[in-house]
Amino acid sequence: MSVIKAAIVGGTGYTGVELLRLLSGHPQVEVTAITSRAEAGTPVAELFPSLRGHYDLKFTAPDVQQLAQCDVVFFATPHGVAQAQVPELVARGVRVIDLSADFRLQDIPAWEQWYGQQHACPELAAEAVYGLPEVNRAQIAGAQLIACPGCYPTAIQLGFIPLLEAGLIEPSGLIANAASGASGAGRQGKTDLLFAENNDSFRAYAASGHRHLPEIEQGLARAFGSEVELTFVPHLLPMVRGIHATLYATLKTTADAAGSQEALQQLFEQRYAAEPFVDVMPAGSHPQTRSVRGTNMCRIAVLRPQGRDKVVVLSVIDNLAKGASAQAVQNMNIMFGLNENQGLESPALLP
Ligand SMILES: NC(=O)C1=CN([C@@H]2O[C@H](COP(=O)(O)OP(=O)(O)OC[C@H]3O[C@@H](n4cnc5c(N)ncnc54)[C@H](OP(=O)(O)O)[C@@H]3O)[C@@H](O)[C@H]2O)C=CC1
Ligand SMILES: CC(=O)N[C@@H](CCC(=O)OP(=O)(O)O)C(=O)O
Repeated sequence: MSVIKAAIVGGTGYTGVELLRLLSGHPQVEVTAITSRAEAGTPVAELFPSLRGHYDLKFTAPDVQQLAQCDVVFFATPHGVAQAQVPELVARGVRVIDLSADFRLQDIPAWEQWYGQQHACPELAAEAVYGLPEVNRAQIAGAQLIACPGCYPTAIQLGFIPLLEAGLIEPSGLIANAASGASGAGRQGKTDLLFAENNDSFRAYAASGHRHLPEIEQGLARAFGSEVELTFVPHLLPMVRGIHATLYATLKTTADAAGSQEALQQLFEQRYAAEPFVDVMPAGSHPQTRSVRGTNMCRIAVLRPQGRDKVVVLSVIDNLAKGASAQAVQNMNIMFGLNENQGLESPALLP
């Protein structure tokens, strides 16, 4: 197969530079355009010395004509940007992988309410495929437009899905406590993300409603077959990368033996047996974010403390990798019929 020409819109952000890092090791992809309005004209390797020797490109201002010359365009831009440019690219036959939330929700009024703006192309949102390979692999393979899941939604959905698909837990009263490293908020300077404001401290935020809630509930409802109700409280951890989600659900009284610790372990192992990027840890494990740093892996443990009626799932990912850019590359591999693992095989960086 000939080399895939890729463009990245929003190449100076954290997910953009993570895409550059991952694609530099991908044998079948050549990045031919990378955009930034603020850094147009600056060599990529000057802004990111970690990429010296890997890229000979300069940032350019976004230009749809240039993007349309590529086989695939990644949007690593804030919400609202992709939807202005995607219709023309799709009309010209270019494949698009959007890391923002523009095409994630099927319910457009809900999208407009949570994101505080009017949607520019609801008809394309209806056509977009939600890029969670563990659920939608077949549709991803035939898609022209992928809506990459958000970071919290990836960790939380992968943890709850086996239980909901099996009908073992009550669909209401689901709880997700999740903590993210600060890179989840992007590279733009914000006072409440300064080192001095966060280091040696831990806090929740958006406890009364985070925009990932409708996305997570949409995915969980698909897994269950009807509505679910989730309480989701995100937290900010003073680290750079990683999400740790602790999930709680109540077993149905009808679950019986299917809800035993051994049966739950088996359920998760079977559900993800064929998945290259979900690792169900041995019973009793406590997965750590550092075990997935820089990788496309989601590590999961499931437990039933004291044999009571609650199931607890621990799910960890790297927000910039399985939570964004590496999952975007996994989607690209599936879309182009490549080996799904290509460019994504390195283990985590320790310590
Ligand atoms: N950080 C994370 O962990 C995750 C992020 N995401 C999503 O991915 C997207 C990118 O996130 P992240 O990398 O953190 O963001 P950053 O804020 O770090 O970077 C944003 C990038 O977009 C460019 N940009 C901003 N506005 C525009 C515009 N109007 N037109 C074209 N380019 C623009 C910026 O460059 P310039 O302004 O110079 O053009 C910059 O390169 C967001 O939608 C985010 O929600 C998804 C999952 C996880
Ligand atoms: C720590 C932190 O601030 N995290 C971000 C995660 C957002 C993200 O990246 O998700 P989207 O792709 O949906 O924007 C937040 O809570 O807004």
